[in-house]
Amino acid sequence: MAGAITIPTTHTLRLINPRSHSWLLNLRHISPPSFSLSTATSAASLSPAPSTAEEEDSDHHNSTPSDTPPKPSNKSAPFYPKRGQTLELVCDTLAFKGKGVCKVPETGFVLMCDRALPGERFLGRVTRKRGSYAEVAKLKTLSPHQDAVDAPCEYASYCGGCKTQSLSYEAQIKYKEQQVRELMIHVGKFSDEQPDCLSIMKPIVPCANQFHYRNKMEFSFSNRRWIPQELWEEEQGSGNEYALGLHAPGFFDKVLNVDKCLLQSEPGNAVLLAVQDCWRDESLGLSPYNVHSHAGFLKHLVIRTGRDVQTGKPEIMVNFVTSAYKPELLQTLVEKVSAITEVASIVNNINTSVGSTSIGEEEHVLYGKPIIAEVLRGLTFQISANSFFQTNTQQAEVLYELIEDAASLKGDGSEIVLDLFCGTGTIGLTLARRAKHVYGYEVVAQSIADAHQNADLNGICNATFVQGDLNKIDENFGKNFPRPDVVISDPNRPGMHMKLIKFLLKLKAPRIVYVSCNPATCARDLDYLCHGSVEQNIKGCYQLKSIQPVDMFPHTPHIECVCLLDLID
Ligand SMILES: C[S@@+](CC[C@H](N)C(=O)[O-])C[C@H]1O[C@@H](n2cnc3c(N)ncnc32)[C@H](O)[C@@H]1O
Repeated sequence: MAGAITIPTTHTLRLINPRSHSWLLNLRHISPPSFSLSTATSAASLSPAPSTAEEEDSDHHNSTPSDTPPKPSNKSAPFYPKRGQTLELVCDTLAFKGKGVCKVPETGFVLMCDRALPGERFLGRVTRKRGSYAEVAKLKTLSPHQDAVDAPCEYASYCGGCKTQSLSYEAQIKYKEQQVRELMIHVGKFSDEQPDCLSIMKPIVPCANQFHYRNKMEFSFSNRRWIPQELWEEEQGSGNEYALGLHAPGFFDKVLNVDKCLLQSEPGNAVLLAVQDCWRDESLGLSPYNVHSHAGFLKHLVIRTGRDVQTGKPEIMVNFVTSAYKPELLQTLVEKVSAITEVASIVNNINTSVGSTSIGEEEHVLYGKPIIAEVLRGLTFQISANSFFQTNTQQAEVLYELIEDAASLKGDGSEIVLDLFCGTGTIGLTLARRAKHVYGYEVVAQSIADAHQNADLNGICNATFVQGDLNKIDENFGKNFPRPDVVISDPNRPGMHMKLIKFLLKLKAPRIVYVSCNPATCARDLDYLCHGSVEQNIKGCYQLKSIQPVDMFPHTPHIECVCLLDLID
């Protein structure tokens, strides 16, 4: 039968329900880690393989959304729904990237829909066919999802930031936990029939603060304001084309104007409002950057919240990212923003590139100090405009405690820690207090400089941080540090490169703590480390001892995991 689901014979897992998990089979085709950063497996490439010309049949190829959705067609039910077809669907569960998983009632064919929530009945139009599933755009909710709550944010139904705000928090974390479990079974090939499976999969750690938890928000200025369809009538003729806010989902050039974001701190919102109140004033001569013509001055407003280490009170850094250095143009904004008590630093990053990054080629301090600080696990960290720092400080405390527990250093100062993807050294430095020496590796030079500074600031002398690309290691890697007792690996979303996996399998450190912000690539890498791979010519030598999901970002699809691996003797 066309589209029948088959399980690869090398696959030892028990299939829970082939129909409801067919999208997961695509994740088995995650390409092995690639050989350069630019082509490294990204979150996007984790999605099932791009559709072939055959699958992307030409029917409705150029169909555009119409105002009134066509009636659902329930005639014959071919296995593959057609592109442009409208279907009545019920969302079963949430999958990676927070997409709702639904099935064509007659055939069980799997459809993925952004913003569909479990239990919700809705009309959806098929927008794209993929290998063994299709994507659907939600047209209209027919009956709401179970566990529905009123989203407190006025932008929640169309802002790209929070996709699940109208789902109760208990339900959000339940689905996150479920996703990790399914990825570990289907991609990682860890059988759910193992007697000790329940003790390996720990219940997700919820986030105590479900709002105001982000310590960094990046807003963009734009000359193209995005108005969601439901507000078209209301906003018609308002004549206001400028926006400061968050990118509209799927548009690099359109921005949803926001006056408040419930994920950032209250003082952060005071800054946003102060800027919103005056930046459009024509007498100031300010213009938003136009990503098409590359004209315009204001690019981004980045607001970071840290802490005054003396008083424990919040302190704010405001970063205006502009296309040129013209401090006189920013004078009024600086006056308004610096009047907010918590603002301790205002900097101006000059970014002359045509790209959308907020990192400047030069930085000028316009008010106060050039850095702010934050305290994590009793250590003080300096935060500059462009340095990496965990974006949810309170939950990072919880995460780092879990990492420390998993590393379980003896505390007698005899052990060596290798901190891979160390960023500004935060994990390594928290472990250094109980270790003999920490060796950290990281690709971003500025982060390494910050790590050294953070070590000095906290009087830590037993940590060495080295800049290097862990995707490009050669046979010399490992010669500059002793064999570690514990490896911490905290890669970004693409996960670990095959060269690094091979290195770790050869290194045979007694313990690996794998910290991941992408459970799909995490499951793939754990599979390599534990089960090996005939294709990659590697033999696994680790046993998975525990997987601890942590919710760092409520209302978003992101899931963090701390996984503990022990060397098999
Ligand atoms: C998820 S962050 C973890 C940072 C740090 N462990 C922490 O908790 O703050 C991942 C880090 O990996 C770094 N990174 C990404 N690709 C890398 C590569 N190919 N080689 C070395 N470091 C890399 C990023 O710059 C980033 O600092």
